[in-house]
Amino acid sequence: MHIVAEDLCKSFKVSKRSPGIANAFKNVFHREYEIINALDKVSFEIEEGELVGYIGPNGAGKSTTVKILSGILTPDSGNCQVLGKVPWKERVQYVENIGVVFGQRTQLWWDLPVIDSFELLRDIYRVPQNDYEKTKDELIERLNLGSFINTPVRQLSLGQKMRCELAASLLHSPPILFLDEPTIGLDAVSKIVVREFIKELNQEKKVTVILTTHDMDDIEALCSRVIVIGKGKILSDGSLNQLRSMVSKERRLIVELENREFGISVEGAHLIKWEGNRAFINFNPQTISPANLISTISNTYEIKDIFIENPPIEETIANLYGELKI
Ligand SMILES: Nc1ncnc2c1ncn2[C@@H]1O[C@H](COP(=O)(O)OP(=O)(O)OP(=O)(O)O)[C@@H](O)[C@H]1O
Repeated sequence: MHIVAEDLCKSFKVSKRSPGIANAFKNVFHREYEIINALDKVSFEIEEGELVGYIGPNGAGKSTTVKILSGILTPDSGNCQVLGKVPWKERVQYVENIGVVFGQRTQLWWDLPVIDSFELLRDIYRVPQNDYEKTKDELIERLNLGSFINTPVRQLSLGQKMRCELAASLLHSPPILFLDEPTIGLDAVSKIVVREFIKELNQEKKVTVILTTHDMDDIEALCSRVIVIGKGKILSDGSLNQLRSMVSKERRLIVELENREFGISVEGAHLIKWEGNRAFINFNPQTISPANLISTISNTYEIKDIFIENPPIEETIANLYGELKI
């Protein structure tokens, strides 16, 4: 097995702060603490070549998991092996096998031109010069870094910086990549570039990827498997369709009418919203077949366009978090 996490637990002791000036003084002399269970018996197994989404609301434990997997944090209990190594014990050899990108932090030297950071990383990872040149050129071309490779990192846009971060994490050609919120704050175009790159890396180079994100478009575009964590516990682990069916079996029909004056109503389906002349209707395919639904509507209304899709994944996930009360 490529990556195994077994009953990982991690808690943090944090000081409680009560609001108000009087309490601030009280806190100086008498600190009260609380224990936060960031991870509570987290287990999963990931095979070589998988691209797994790791999602959950704020504070669920995603970053803590990635930090343990990458050897930055030691769990209080539980086991973890990545390529047969315990990340926090054999850190020096271990990091040669992994690339890590934290969307809100940088591994690049802020004041140096990007290429200088790459060369420092080459030395840190002891990448042979020939391999380095080849990988670097490929990454520069693929991520389109050529025009700013000599620019200091602090002058780059967020999208340019993230593309450099991805390249930096891959200069030593690791077989495993951990990505913590790689598209956070990026503009739409950069998001697409980053997504396409991750997809190719996984499909062509067979790099195993674990991706934490709040962006459901990332998940939909990339992940065949999704692990959901909430309050430190794994809540579900399966395909995107399994996740959908956990929450709702509903599909969505979108009908564009010539005229919405008389509204729309069909037995066995319910109207969610209108956008202009487009009606968004949810239905359960086990109760009414899509063919019946479409023929009923087209016999009753004058329609311009009609199509079926899944309800947006954001809606599914929000419902899931709601149902699981996380
Ligand atoms: N170093 C730390 N000290 C104290 N508490 C921490 C520390 N790191 C994480 N926590 C707490 O542990 C819990 C899990 O945090 P974690 O960062 O893993 O969540 P997350 O799912 O990545 O959230 P987000 O999506 O907001 O980044 C949170 O309640 C967080 O406040």
